Amino acid sequence: MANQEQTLKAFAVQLFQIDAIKFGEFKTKVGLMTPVYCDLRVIVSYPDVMKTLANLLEQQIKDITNVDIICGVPYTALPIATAVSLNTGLPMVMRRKEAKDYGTRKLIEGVFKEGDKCLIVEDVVTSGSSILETVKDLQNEGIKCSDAIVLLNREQGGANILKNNGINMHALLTLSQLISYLIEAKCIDVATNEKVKQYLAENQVKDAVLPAINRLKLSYQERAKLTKNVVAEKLFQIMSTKQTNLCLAADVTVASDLLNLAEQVGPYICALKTHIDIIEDFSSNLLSPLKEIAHRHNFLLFEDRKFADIGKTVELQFSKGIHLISSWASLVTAHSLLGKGVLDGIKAASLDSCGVFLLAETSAAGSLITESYTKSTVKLASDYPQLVAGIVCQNNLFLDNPGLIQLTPGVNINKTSDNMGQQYNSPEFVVGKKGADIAVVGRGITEAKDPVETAKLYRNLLWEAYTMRLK
Ligand SMILES: O=c1ccn([C@@H]2O[C@H](COP(=O)(O)O)[C@@H](O)[C@H]2O)c(=O)[nH]1
Repeated sequence: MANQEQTLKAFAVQLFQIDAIKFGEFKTKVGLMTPVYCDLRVIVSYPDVMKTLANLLEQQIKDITNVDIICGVPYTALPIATAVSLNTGLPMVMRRKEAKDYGTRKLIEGVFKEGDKCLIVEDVVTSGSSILETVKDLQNEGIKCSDAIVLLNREQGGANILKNNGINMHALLTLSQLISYLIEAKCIDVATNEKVKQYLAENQVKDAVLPAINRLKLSYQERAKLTKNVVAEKLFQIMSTKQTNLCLAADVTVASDLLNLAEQVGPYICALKTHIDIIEDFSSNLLSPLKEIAHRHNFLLFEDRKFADIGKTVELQFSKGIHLISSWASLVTAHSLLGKGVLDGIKAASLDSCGVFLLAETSAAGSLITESYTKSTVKLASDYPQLVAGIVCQNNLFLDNPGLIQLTPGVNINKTSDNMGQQYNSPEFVVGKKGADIAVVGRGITEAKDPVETAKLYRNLLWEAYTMRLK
């Protein structure tokens, strides 16, 4: 132990000698002045210092149990993590700061499996936000993170912030400890220590500022892991596997036409949206073949019922009557007009699980929906993450919530409106400019000369718009 402390003291002096730690007046990234500056990027140029660091961190890791893999916070800690991996034999994974725009778009490179426990390696911690960004990407891959080893804790609140986010920080050195070693070695004087102490007291960080998530830059595959609604997760997976973000509005009035359409267009869609009450010859005999086709072609059945009543009535409308919606539709739409009751009603009648799309805006000209109604609807959706799959809207209303799906109707490549107030936009516009994750196309396909070829065309245009937006 005494030996370990001697090594640590010598290491602190080495850091000072190679200018990895400097004292004076420095401007930080955000323009504030600091009396102490840590630049551990220089370490890579000193293999002996790197070796000592790897040995010291190896000792530290011995106290942390069940580690499967390690991951350095990009970029400064990447070589440190590599050295630790070589020393300990623990396999390493690497986090990309940005996904590549070709190939797999993976953010975590290397070999790992879901449930692996990952130890984070970092050089210096101020607020802990860089560690939390790395943790977030690892957790999105199903990797567990509960510990981080760091070279230097600047003692500005990072340890607490990390603790509040479920991460135990194990620091080789605190700034005070480092300073006391440097005073002992006569590298700096007591006055410098006083300045640093005052700076630390006046510059405590309360919250780590994490960069806002932009759902438009995340793939459907990545977002499948971020949604709390199981149907939305399935929908994201279907979209990703079938490479389609097309939902067909199958607004036909004869049961056999509905089945034919579902059979023919099924391979190109992620969901088939129905208005089951417009089927003139409806009988419950329609439901089994419809479900079978949906299963075979891997798309979801989506009843656009637009529920809008008190909870108890919605519960009955969803599960009773001749249409028995809850028995076959995994997705339904609802208005938020009557508040949370509508969601409670759907929840009460959900057999297995259900995904609700709340209507926050419409494609209809002259809609009475106001901006504040739209906002309150999005808020209601985020209060029910396990039930709400997404929002029906025309604009990008929830950039920072990647778990919710934006469903946009009113898409047509040949028309800009119909004669009853419906308004249309192009696939490129709704996905590329307005944030739609899924576009609903009805008559653009059902009234086309060749609905199957037209569905393929819409599917390709919509998918292309989605892949372009990821770039
Ligand atoms: O704001 C909304 C909400 C729902 N819809 C539904 O989408 C389809 C659109 O059909 P088209 O033939 O492509 O016009 C239809 O089922 C509507 O009920 C919508 O259009 N706008």
